[in-house]
Amino acid sequence: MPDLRGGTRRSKRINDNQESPAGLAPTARRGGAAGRGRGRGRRAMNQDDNAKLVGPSACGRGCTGVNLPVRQGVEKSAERLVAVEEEGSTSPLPERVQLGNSPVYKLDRKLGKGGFGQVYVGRRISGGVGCTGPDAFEVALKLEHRNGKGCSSGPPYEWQVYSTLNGCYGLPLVHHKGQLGDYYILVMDMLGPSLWDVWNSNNQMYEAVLLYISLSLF
Ligand SMILES: Nc1ncnc2c1ncn2[C@@H]1O[C@H](COP(=O)(O)OP(=O)(O)OP(=O)(O)O)[C@@H](O)[C@H]1O
Repeated sequence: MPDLRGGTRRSKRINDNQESPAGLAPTARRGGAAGRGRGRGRRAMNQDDNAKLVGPSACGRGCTGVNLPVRQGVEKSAERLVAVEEEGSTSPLPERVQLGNSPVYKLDRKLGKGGFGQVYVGRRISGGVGCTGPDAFEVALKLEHRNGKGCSSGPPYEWQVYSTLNGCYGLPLVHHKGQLGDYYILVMDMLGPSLWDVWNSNNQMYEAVLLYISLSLF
């Protein structure tokens, strides 16, 4: 979810000692940016579908407000964050994701990485219709390690934000959420390229902006 959280953009994950469940395997880091049309506007948090994950009390609509002090307190521990960064680099990602009664998604290319997690394309292994919605062929999977800085009190703090802002224009619809192995995972609509992506990939726009700036200055 773009620009909801400030601060560092490093992923802080640790490789804890718990055995990886079957179906988890090291996943190659892949680059790439979102390239599809964005499904913006409403979001629907399908909280009841995520049996293994989190109850409404943890991040559902019943939550009261956003617990900013918790996050800020965690972010102050710089040394701990560095350790998490280093240790987390080898933590295995699930090859396939299914949360509750969600479709089964195969982890595909990496879309990006934020301060609290990383986002991959999830491609349905069967079925799927359209680019957005709960039946979409591709979704965005945001993974946060359960020992990451955003999960010190359980499910990611960001889940509260998604629930609180549910329905706001510009946010992806969240269809499922839950825990798989060591990761808390959000299944949401794929967004299109950010302004930064467009800036970097579209020479015409780059030139147009330069021209605009030149005309404005002179
Ligand atoms: N639904 C999505 N569809 C497509 N790409 C996404 C989606 N969500 C995130 N991304 C990509 O993944 C990157 C990381 O997203 P993430 O939400 O983890 O962090 P952020 O919000 O950009 O930063 P931070 O969490 O540090 O504030 C984004 O910058 C964006 O490029």
